[in-house]
Amino acid sequence: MPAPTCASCHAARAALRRPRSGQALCGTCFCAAFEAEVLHTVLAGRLLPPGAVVAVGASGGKDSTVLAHVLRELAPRLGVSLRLVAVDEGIGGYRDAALAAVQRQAARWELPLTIVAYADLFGGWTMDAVARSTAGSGRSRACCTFCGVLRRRALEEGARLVGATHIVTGHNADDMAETVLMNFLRGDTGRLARGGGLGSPGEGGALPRCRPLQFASQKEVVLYAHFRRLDYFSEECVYAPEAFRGYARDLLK
Ligand SMILES: Nc1ncnc2c1ncn2[C@@H]1O[C@H](COP(=O)(O)OP(=O)(O)OP(=O)(O)O)[C@@H](O)[C@H]1O
Repeated sequence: MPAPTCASCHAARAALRRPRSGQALCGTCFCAAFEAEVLHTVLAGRLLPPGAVVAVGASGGKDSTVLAHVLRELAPRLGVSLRLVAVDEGIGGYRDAALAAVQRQAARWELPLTIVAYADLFGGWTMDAVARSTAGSGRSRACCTFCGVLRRRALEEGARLVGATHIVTGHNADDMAETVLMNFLRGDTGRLARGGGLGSPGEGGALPRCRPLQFASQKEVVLYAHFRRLDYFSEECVYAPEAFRGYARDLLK
């Protein structure tokens, strides 16, 4: 049976049925709708004012790759300028390959890239060194928690280094749902009460942060990357199997 006609342009053949709405769309109309929804998230939430210098947390993974690409498309309409900031956690056999993907993106999209390393910021400590020192201590499962705290700090330092006024990260709707479930399972009522917003306004002198993809499902992020033929790094961090987040993700699925 031939594919139906695209429900938006009524000209091309549909290439997908949108997970979000069930609409049959061609690749071009899907990507345009996806970008329009991110634009709406940014404008309706007043996340990035005109003139903002935006540091994109660039990990080389699908979410931040899609985020950087979409914001680059939207930048002239938003009146913002972009900088890529990548954090090198010092994870052998993982981060080097991911950083190579970020370097290719920066070159292709002509965006300035700055890399900040845990080793330089935290007295020589890398994530591999943290993992070695916690191995067998009962705290090894907490590796990802330590890393999350250090990365937040490193991203802030990197963003300040490039003169950014705002930080954006690629968290998508699935990430947000996992976080809610994790906080629920831990009984962390404080985080549950604080979560759910579009980001943080920059309390305590920190730069404002937001997540423009937080209403986009992981499936749609992957579809966007596919139709735009984006080059990204898709392997999981070597420490991820230990993380509590994986448990929440499995439950959610
Ligand atoms: N090493 C890094 N350097 C810069 N930003 C990072 C780094 N790691 C994560 N981030 C930022 O935090 C967001 C969430 O990262 P996390 O690893 O939790 O999720 P993810 O869903 O695998 O994201 P991605 O697909 O972009 O790697 C990323 O989208 C990115 O914006």
